[in-house]
Amino acid sequence: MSAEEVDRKYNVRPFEDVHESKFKDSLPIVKLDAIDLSKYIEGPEGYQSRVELAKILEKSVTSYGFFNVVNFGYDPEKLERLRGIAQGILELPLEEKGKYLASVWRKEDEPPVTKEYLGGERGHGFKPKGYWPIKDGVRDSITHYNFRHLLEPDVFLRDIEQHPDLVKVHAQEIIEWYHHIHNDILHKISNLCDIILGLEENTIWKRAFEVEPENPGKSAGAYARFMMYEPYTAEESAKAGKSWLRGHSDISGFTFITSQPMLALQIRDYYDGEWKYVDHRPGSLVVNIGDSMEFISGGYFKACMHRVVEPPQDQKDHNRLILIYFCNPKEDTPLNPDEYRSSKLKQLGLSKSEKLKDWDDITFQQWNFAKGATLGKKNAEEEDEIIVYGRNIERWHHFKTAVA
Ligand SMILES: O=C(O)CCC(=O)C(=O)O
Ligand SMILES: [Fe+2]
Repeated sequence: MSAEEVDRKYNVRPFEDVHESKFKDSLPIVKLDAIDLSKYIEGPEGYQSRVELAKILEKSVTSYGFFNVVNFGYDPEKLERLRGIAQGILELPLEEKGKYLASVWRKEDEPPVTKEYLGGERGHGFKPKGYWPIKDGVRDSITHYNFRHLLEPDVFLRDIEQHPDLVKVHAQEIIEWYHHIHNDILHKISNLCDIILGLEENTIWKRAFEVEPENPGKSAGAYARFMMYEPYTAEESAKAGKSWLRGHSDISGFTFITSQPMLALQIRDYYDGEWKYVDHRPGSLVVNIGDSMEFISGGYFKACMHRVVEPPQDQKDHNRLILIYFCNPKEDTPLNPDEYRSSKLKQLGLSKSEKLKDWDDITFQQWNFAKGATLGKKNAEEEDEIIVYGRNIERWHHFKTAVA
């Protein structure tokens, strides 16, 4: 079948975003700072332009841990089209989804996760709705489809038979978007982080994120996800306390999310500990720091707690679609600031000999495994202070230590 025939069969059409909420002005909202990548100029002559952007970024990554990226050099029409394709994939009939499950139907029935068996959160394919228990018998209302190995197209395309037709016929478009995020947007952002930390540009990129095609196992372990949230019934909403996705920090280095107008993503304000909605900036990506970048920066950057909740009354009967990219560092990336010899962190006393005495020397692989074992096992909004390798599994402690 041609791509057009497959699209027709599965009713691929533009995803229609919900209208902005009329309650917006009366709700607690954070407007994130934006990094305008059209102002990022390469080469020695562009250095000052990058320093200016790094100044804006430093404020964001050391407080909210969230920022927007705008003018990131990708055709908006292509991205719109991809959102339509994502909607088509996530709407496939349940029996079709059943053939491409990342794991099983319910978390409780899942075999232990290993390096080879990645489970419903991380394996490629569908995590169906109702996989996670949320609260008081209510189960999640999120369908997601994970892609792995997009940075190694040969591997991805070799296994293409393991994906439904809609993924097969649109594989190139999916690969293209995620390559752009990784090799262009992420590369620039990680160079700006080098500038913030007083490192030579490309330090973080090479150590943590550069793709090594000749050495696939050593490449950055990023994975991509299409994600659709469907509304709860009134009864589910009452029981689950409006929680769609419990509070957490990401394991990743950085996470990239397509911005959309439904007020549902909330961050726990670093300054006052209150949950606030992330405002929608049209045409932007919402980017957040994950644990890995927090640790690489010795805790200077903040992997903020965030969650997804039911939106205001006038948006709540609508689906919410996002395209997300969890950019994990390479497995052997050290999550210890001392390894990077940052002048900035030295100045701040963020080293193992000063403020970080409790931190064990670990790699990304160790953290990924330790935290991965806790995923999907807690109730909505349960605050836990689990310490592993001298670090908190979730970043609930942030605002207690915040300096305004
Ligand atoms: O839906 C969102 O906007 C964020 C989802 C999220 O935080 C996650 O999947 O880690
Ligand atoms: Fe997240």
